[in-house]
Amino acid sequence: MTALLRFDDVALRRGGRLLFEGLSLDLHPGEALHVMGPNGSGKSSLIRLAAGLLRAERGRVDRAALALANDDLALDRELPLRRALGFWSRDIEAPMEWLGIDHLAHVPVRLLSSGQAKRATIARVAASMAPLWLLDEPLNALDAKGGECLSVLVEKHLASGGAIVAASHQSLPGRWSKLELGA
Ligand SMILES: Nc1ncnc2c1ncn2[C@@H]1O[C@H](COP(=O)(O)OP(=O)(O)OP(=O)(O)O)[C@@H](O)[C@H]1O
Repeated sequence: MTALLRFDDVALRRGGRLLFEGLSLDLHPGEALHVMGPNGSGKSSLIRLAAGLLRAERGRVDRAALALANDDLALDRELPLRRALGFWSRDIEAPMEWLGIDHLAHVPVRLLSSGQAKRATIARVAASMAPLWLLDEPLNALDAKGGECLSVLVEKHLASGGAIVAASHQSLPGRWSKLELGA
């Protein structure tokens, strides 16, 4: 089976610091990986590397088509939510419902609360149809209901043959294999 994400003997240096080296992993359809570790250990950097936004110092990274959810909202702040999400996909009605933000369709993105914006980011990822999801601190700013919505989407994505890497210092609902980065 082809991996949706593969790290082969990867080393990453940032700000002059070697964050990790010799890291190899394969993530196949249906698999979810939780990247853990203390502040500054390199969780977000690993996500950015997986997304192709950072270059490995050594080794090789191969990835399938992906959708990234991190601090960059990647939505036009001046547009109403439905139109902003519509930039990414024509199929945004169901993802907005799944995340409980359909009632915000006409609200300009810049007026969303941080939890609503987080839900919008996850809706963007869910609408992308990308097989590989990269989620940086997906639970940040989400309330309990938002966390439940996310966990339903995660299960759905894995069941349909997708794969997920999530960086989080919080425990994530569901079955995840774990990768612990050092301090
Ligand atoms: N743009 C940058 N330039 C140089 N170094 C950076 C940059 N961004 C992050 N770093 C460094 O890389 C290291 C890892 O940062 P990263 O944000 O990946 O950690 P993290 O595990 O996600 O932390 P946190 O739990 O605090 O979010 C830190 O030492 C940080 O100072």
